Amino acid sequence: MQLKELLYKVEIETVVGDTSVAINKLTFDSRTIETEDVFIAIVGDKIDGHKFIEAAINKGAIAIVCQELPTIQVEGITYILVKDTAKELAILAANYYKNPSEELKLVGITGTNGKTTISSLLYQLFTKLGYKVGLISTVNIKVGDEIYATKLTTPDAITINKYLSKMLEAGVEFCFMEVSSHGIAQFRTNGLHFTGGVFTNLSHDHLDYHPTFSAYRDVKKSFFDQLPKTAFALTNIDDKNGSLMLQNTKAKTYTYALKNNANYKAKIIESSFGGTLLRIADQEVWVKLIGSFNAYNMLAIYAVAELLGVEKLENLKYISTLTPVDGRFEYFISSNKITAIVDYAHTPDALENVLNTINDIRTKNETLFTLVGCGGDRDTTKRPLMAKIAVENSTKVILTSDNPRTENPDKIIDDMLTGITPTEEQKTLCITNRKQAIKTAASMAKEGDIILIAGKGHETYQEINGERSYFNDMDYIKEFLELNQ
Ligand SMILES: CC(=O)N[C@H]1[C@@H](OP(=O)(O)OP(=O)(O)OC[C@H]2O[C@@H](n3ccc(=O)[nH]c3=O)[C@H](O)[C@@H]2O)O[C@H](CO)[C@@H](O)[C@@H]1O[C@H](C)C(=O)N[C@@H](C)C(=O)N[C@H](CCC(=O)O)C(=O)O
Ligand SMILES: Nc1ncnc2c1ncn2[C@@H]1O[C@H](COP(=O)(O)OP(=O)(O)OP(=O)(O)O)[C@@H](O)[C@H]1O
Ligand SMILES: N[C@H](CCC[C@H](N)C(=O)O)C(=O)O
Ligand SMILES: [Mg+2]
Repeated sequence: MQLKELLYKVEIETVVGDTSVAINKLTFDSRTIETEDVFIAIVGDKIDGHKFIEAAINKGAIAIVCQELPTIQVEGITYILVKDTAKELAILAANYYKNPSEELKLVGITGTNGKTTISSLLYQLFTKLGYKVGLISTVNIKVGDEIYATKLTTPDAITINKYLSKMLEAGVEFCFMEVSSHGIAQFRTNGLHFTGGVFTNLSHDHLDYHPTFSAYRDVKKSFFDQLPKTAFALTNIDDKNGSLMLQNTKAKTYTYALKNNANYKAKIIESSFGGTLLRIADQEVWVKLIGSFNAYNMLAIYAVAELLGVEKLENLKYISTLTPVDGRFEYFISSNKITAIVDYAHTPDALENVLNTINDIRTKNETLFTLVGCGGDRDTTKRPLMAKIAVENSTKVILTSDNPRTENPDKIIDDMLTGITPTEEQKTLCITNRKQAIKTAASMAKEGDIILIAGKGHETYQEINGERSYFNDMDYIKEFLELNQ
């Protein structure tokens, strides 16, 4: 491939050198440069990638895409000056992989909570309907039934386009992908051709990264502003920011709701630990997921499937067979009838929803233990809020660690404690070691009690001081509950 083939639709300010040169691959990381690569210098959060231009050339880069031309330019190297390298990276990546998003039906799901649930269940639904399907999610990336590990919810633009291209080669027709606020802000999804976009809800999260809540909201909205007019834009109109998301979109707009008037409506008829009976489109349908937040998720899934052409009865038939996603209200009942629930609730809103769901279903004679922590190097303002929600909605609380990363785990727990009163502290234990905390909950619980372990869901690691070691909430609680028999 020649460099000039990459430049279609790229907003170029200046070109220095030859664009007819052959190129190998694209990279924004100088450490991965090979001969004839194109290096894109990104101004990062911590480091300015422009510092590595010289290193990239020394390792064999043939072309440099930058926001600032280096003072000394090397003979034989082509320099492409653009205004914003992060933004153009996505266009270069799409060109490199021959714009795979234009050949697929790509649906992006955004919002604070529910993205993994909706995208993974849409993957399940369309697979059951007989299609070859792709998925880009927090848990993993799937190309048909091949599974790939991932570290981010929305990967960088090169990775996204690489997998979309793999999907095309494998005959995938539909791809469902999570679109995180970091992904939008860093232009990881720029230049992708979406068939549809879904907004789930907006609540407190990532205020470490976005300067204000309205900045966070506007980033989410910009995803809908960029949808083409051929796309559908589906929003949860019960969320107070639901209508705002669609204010300036060119796409065809649709709404879903449990409370307000909407194009797609659902009603909860009955709920238990076994599932929920819903009324969707005037039909009753039994689903295996529980909680009103999951009623929203199921309704969004139904609506997306209909907007993609799935017939109503077939849609409902398969929706009733969908099984919960790993670590999202996953539960285990021990032989002495203690229920342990592992859930990925790592925001105040998600924690409150999960606890409300449990409290709506349980009899209240039992003890409800909630074990929760907050991530290090992440939004600190959610810490007191999550502790407060835990104590207000549980009988006993154990505050513990959840990926302290580079922070002192005891300091994180201290931050959480500022959210609760001295009286509430009496029903709270602080056990920094999460495995020990799980063991303690298991040993304190009696027949009929419920233990909620929140925050890590499907994660199989605990990150301490930048090192990840094996950790699995569900495995440990099963082990400790069965040991106590
Ligand atoms: C805060 C954040 O999102 N950071 C992302 C960002 O890194 P950065 O801007 O900090 O990069 P940097 O370290 O300053 O480096 C700047 C540039 O210099 C380059 N570099 C650096 C060193 C070197 O020797 N050579 C070199 O070329 C780097 O490759 C980079 O291009 O760009 C990187 C490349 O795409 C990402 O891997 C990285 O994600 C980090 C690891 C991360 O943890 N991100 C999380 C917060 C995230 O994105 N989460 C969202 C949201 C999840 C949710 O909704 O809950 C997600 O989508 O996963
Ligand atoms: N529609 C919803 N509204 C509110 N809370 C939800 C909803 N769906 C799921 N949750 C709660 O949020 C948690 C995370 O759900 P999910 O993984 O689907 O969200 P996400 O948007 O993918 O999160 P992330 O930003 O980490 O990728 C669940 O474990 C559950 O507690
Ligand atoms: N995508 C989120 C996940 C948080 C999960 C929680 N277990 C934590 O580590 O804080 C993030 O990286 O902020
Ligand atoms: Mg997710």
